[in-house]
Amino acid sequence: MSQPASDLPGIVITGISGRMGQMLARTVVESGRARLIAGVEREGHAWIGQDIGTAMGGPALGALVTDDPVEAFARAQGVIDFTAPAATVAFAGLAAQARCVHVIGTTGFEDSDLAKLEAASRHAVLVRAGNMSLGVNLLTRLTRKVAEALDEDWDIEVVEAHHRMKVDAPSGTALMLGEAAAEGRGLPLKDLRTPAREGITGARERGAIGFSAIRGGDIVGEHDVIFAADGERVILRHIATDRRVFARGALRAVLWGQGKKPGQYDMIDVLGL
Ligand SMILES: NC(=O)C1=CN([C@@H]2O[C@H](COP(=O)(O)OP(=O)(O)OC[C@H]3O[C@@H](n4cnc5c(N)ncnc54)[C@H](O)[C@@H]3O)[C@@H](O)[C@H]2O)C=CC1
Ligand SMILES: O=C(O)C1=N[C@H](C(=O)O)C[C@H](O)C1
Repeated sequence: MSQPASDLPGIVITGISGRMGQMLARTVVESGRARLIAGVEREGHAWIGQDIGTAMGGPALGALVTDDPVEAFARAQGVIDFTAPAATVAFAGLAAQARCVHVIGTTGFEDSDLAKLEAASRHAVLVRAGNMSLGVNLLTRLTRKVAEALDEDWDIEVVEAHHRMKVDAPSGTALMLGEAAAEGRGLPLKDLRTPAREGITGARERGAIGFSAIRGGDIVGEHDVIFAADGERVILRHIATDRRVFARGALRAVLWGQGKKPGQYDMIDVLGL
């Protein structure tokens, strides 16, 4: 891997040592369409001060890992952020001050976090999606269409599976798919979502949308939207086998966002779906 010396957009990756952080670093550098200028990690992290490339076990890239996002963002045109909700909310304020395009892949936000992201997006471009892959974003479109076409005789369930290290449930993708199904039914997801089931739950409520989560091994990300009626079932499925699909989407988003008006966008906007 080597970096082009040019006027390509400078990108900072937060959570650089993470599963997605490392995949994003490779994707940005290999693309030749952007320059990786810094990686951000938590204070005290073992990678701070090291070259990103050597910290990842490869050749040097001429970009360092830092715990100072303010200084790094000041030199950047874009920030790609797959970290954790509290970190992302803080980065959103800093990215907006630096007028960087902030691409957010982080999942697991509370409503109060989302309000803070919305506030940051008044000053800068923010692109956020619980899943950045082309396949899942296409699946949200299909899910909405199928939910529109099938009436409440068809029960909707979203089932997701992820690796053992995932900390949030349901996944961001499952919620995107649930929202798409609810849109198809003409109501907000909060009105249709069934709480996680355990014990004597009673029979299923007509029109409800249910969620189930499996955690194990190294599963990258699998999602089924099940439409179940008496005597038949329709299942829409996406299987990710490589995190590169998320990183490619994030790179596309940060390039797409350059020069756009401040505001909050998603991958449907980026991909034009
Ligand atoms: N939208 C999408 O397409 C995708 C979203 N994700 C989401 O991205 C997030 C990260 O996933 P992974 O990479 O698997 O997790 P990970 O745990 O491997 O990486 C997270 C990284 O963020 C760093 N971090 C946490 N707080 C920080 C802070 N305050 N400052 C700097 N760095 C900080 C951690 O040290 C770690 O290196 C999760 O919320 C996950 O659900 C993951 C894959 C695809
Ligand atoms: O944590 C992960 O790994 C993933 N998180 C995202 C989610 O919550 O949906 C996207 C992808 O499924 C992988």
